[in-house]
Amino acid sequence: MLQDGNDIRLLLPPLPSAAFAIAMAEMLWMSIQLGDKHRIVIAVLIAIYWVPNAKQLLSKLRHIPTVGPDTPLISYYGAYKFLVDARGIINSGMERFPNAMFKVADMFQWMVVITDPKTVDEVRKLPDNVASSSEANDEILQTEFTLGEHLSRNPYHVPIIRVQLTKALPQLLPDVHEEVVHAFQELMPVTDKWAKVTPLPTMMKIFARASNRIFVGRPLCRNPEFIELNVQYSVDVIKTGIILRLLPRFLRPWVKPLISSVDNRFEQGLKHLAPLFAARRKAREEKGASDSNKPVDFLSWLMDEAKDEEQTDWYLNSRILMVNFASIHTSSMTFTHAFLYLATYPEYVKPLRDEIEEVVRRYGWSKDALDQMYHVDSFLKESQRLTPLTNLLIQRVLVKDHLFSDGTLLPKGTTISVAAPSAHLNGEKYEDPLRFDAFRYVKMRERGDAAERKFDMVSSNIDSLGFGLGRHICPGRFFAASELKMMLAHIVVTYDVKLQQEGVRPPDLWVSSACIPNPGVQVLFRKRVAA
Ligand code: HEM
Repeated sequence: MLQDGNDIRLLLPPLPSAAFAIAMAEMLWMSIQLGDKHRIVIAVLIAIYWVPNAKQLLSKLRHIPTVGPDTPLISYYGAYKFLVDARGIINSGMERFPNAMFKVADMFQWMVVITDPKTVDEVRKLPDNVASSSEANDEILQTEFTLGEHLSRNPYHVPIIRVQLTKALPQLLPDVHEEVVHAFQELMPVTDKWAKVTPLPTMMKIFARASNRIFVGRPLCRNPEFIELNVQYSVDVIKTGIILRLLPRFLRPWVKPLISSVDNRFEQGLKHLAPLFAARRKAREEKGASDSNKPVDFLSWLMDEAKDEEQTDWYLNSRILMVNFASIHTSSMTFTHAFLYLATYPEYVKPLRDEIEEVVRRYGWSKDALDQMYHVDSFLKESQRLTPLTNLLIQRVLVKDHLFSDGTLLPKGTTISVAAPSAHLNGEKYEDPLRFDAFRYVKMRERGDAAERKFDMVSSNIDSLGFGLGRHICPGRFFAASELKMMLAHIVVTYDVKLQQEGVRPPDLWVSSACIPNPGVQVLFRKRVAA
């Protein structure tokens, strides 16, 4: 952690987690319910603490152009504008300062936004001892008080997700398919008459179940209390992080127990998971840790790799909750965007069905089948291009002064981030970039080398940033893409779907830089009628 005095992070980062948007919406609602007197007292306390720091530290970024006001108190108005219209502010920065860096104020800090592809590529290559992802996450999530700093100190779960989970996908995906079918039967039962579903909360539950099938297995993955706890845990972590960041550091340990449900959720997690840990330990003692019949899941791999204190219930519990934190909101938001596109553009259903039925006939519901679903993949990637989790990706904190090759010097402590629209809506890379063209990547692939997989959803590059880039690129993207494809394919062959107002995609909700699929919209579905 950087010390307060050296820290130029002041006012709100575009939180990389999708749960941020939901937490923020809940908090705005809470603040509306507070009386005026309470709001004023809170605002004055925050201002007294932050403004002197803001003034001193802003001076170090004077050479970076600002979008919005940059005098300390008035910059809070800029921060408010960023909360309600970050998209407009980022677009305005891109227009006014093409291919250059600019800074924006959010509630906690100044953020330097990068748009030039060459600089993005430079950021991609920066080592952790120059641009730190964990510094950024620790600050945003206040990990010391929420998820626990051991996760960034010893991220041994990352190679497990990137290597072991990805390698086991051919073996695991039939189980994920079974779970997906089971969850849909329960949450969107097939009927002849049109029925309604509110997509976002439903998809969260389905992803939580399907993912936990391979994190902890059955029966826990179907336990409604365990599922709800994991959905809520992320929101609680983010809410706690936001509130604590507003306070001086010395107050945070005192305030946390008063405002946060994270510890309660942690205990609930332990209540569900401790008996499972005990049973797994017993089986490993009896049959040996390398027993070839032991469950193939994330918990088994954790237990294989955990050393010392990491083998205890507390630490195992925290890794399981963390992997849920990383998966559920990210996947369900990404998927819900695509689901809304599907309901908006029925013309894509027939070619998708043709492709899915053909490959499932040949390969069953398997990894091989998913690998051949180019149209399904392209549909999801196109949806992610237009509606990524957030408009500011690849957030890092500079842990030393850094001179970029364009001659810009950024001081230690600066938070940097890449503007997703500068890549995803680049007219030189994408024809008619604002249009949803579901099979865009199939066409791009056909124009290039057909054997190339560089247009697949999992393939990140400077034109395609949905899963981040560089050494901290999402290690779960292979699993996530498989789950998303499986779910989209299942919906397409099982249901007809449409919007109440046919053909009009409901507007997304932007909270700060996060893009949330319209939370109020309902989608109509029924048993598939057409061929
Ligand atoms: C559609 C779903 C998902 C999206 C859009 C997504 C997106 C991202 C993004 C943007 C990052 C930050 C990358 C960077 O800073 O360069 C990230 C990191 C991460 N993701 Fe995902 N993610 C998804 C699903 C998952 C799943 C299912 C898992 C686990 C199984 C996972 C585990 C992680 C972890 C552990 C990190 C931190 C990696 C590190 O710090 O080195 N994600 N993800």
